[in-house]
Amino acid sequence: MAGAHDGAPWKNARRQERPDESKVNQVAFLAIEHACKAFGKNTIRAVDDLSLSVERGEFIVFVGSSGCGKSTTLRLIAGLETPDSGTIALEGRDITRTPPAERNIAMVFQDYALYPHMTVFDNIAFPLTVRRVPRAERKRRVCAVSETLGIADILHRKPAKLSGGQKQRVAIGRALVRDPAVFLMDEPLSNLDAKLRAQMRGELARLHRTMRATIIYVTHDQTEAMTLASRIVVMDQGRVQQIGTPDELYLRPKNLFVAEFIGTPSMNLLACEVRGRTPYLARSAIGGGLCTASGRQRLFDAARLPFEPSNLEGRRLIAGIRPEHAHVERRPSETEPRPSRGLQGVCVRRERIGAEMYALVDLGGASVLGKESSDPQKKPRVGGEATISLQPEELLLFDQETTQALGTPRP
Ligand SMILES: Nc1ncnc2c1ncn2[C@@H]1O[C@H](COP(=O)(O)OP(=O)(O)OP(=O)(O)O)[C@@H](O)[C@H]1O
Repeated sequence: MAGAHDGAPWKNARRQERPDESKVNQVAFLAIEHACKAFGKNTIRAVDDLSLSVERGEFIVFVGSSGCGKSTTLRLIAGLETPDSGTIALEGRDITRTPPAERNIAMVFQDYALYPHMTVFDNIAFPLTVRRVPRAERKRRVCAVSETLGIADILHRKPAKLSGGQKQRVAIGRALVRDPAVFLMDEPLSNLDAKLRAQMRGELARLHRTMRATIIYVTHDQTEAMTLASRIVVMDQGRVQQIGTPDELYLRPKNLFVAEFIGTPSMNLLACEVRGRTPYLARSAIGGGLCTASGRQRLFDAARLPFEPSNLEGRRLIAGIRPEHAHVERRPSETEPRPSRGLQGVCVRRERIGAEMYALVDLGGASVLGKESSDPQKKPRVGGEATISLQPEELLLFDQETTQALGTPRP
C-alpha cells in the first residue's frame, strides 16, 4: 500500500525560495554569512548561500538527507575547507581564512580519530602537548576532564582496549581539554548501539548545561536533534530550509520538505483542491472545502479552517496531518450509514509505535496513518471500515507548486 506521500507529485515541485536568514546578527558569537562552497568543477554547490547566527551557549543541530552539505558546513566552520564566497566570524573576528589551529574551535569526528599508539591520557592531552602547555597544567586539565566524563580509571589504556562508548568519551575529552570557544561534532554517537547512544545523549545534554558550551552538531538521528538542540537547521541540497526550535519546526514547518523530514512517524501529506464558488475561502463560501485527491471526501468546511481566509480558489494544496492528530475508529456497524464527519476508508495495517497503536487507513488513492482510539470497542480491524477524525486547528496546508506553508494559523 502506497503511503500518503509515496510518488507524490509535489516532490518535483519548484524548490522553495531562500529562507530569510540573510539578516544575520553582526555581533553574534558565531556569524556565518552567505557561505557558498562547491567542490572541483562541480557547479552544484555543496553549501549554497548559508547564513546563520549562533549565540554563545547555543546547541545548534544540523539535520538533512545524506549529501545535503551538513559536514561541509562544519568543515567550513572548523577551517578544514574554505568557502568560495561568504564570511565566517567568531566573536566579531573574521576567521574565514584563518588556519584551523588558530580558530579556537574543536571538532569531534564520527570515527573518534584517536591515536592508536597513545594512551587515553596522551590522546586527551594531545592538543595541550602541541600547544606546549606545561606538564603539571596538562595533568591537571586531563584529570579534570576525565573526571567529568567518567573515564579517570582508564587513562593508562590504549584505544584498542576501549569500548565504543569509552572511545567516544576520549574523543570528547580531547575536545573539552582545550576549552574551545565552539565545539563541532559530526555524528559523534552514530557508531554506538542504541542503549549507549541514549546514555551518551544524556551526557552531552548534561555537559552542555553545566559547561554552557557552544555546540554545533550534525546528526541523522531525529531524537538527538529534537532532544539536544536549542535550534535545528534543516538543510536540503546545500540550502537551509528552516532554522528554528524543535517546537517551531514540528508545529510550524515552513515548507513540505521540513514538514516531511521532521517527526517520526512522518506527517501524512494529502493532495487537495479547493472547491467553492467564491475566490475566497471564507465563512460564506458555499460548498467550499478541501478535498482529498480522489475528490470524494471533504476534509473540512472552509469555515473551520485554522487559517485567515485567503485566496485559495482553484489552488492545488497539500494538507499535512501529524499521525497523532488523526484519530482512527472502526465504523460502528458496516450496515449503518457512513458518518457525515471525518474521512472514511479501510484499515489496511495496525502497528505499535511506542506506547500507542497506530492504523494505516486506505482512503482510495491515498492513505493516512493515525492513532487508534483507546476505547477497545472502537479499535479498527484490519480489512474493516474505519473513520478518521481530525481537528481543523491541527491541519497544516502547503501550496503544491511552491511547496511553501500557507497562511498563518489563527492564534
Ligand atoms: N572533498 C570533497 N570533494 C568533492 N565533493 C565533496 C567533498 N566533500 C563533500 N563533497 C560533496 O558535497 C556534497 C555535500 O557533502 P557533505 O558531506 O557535506 O554532506 P552531508 O550532508 O554531511 O552528508 P552525510 O549525511 O551523508 O554525511 C555531497 O554531494 C558530497 O559528495
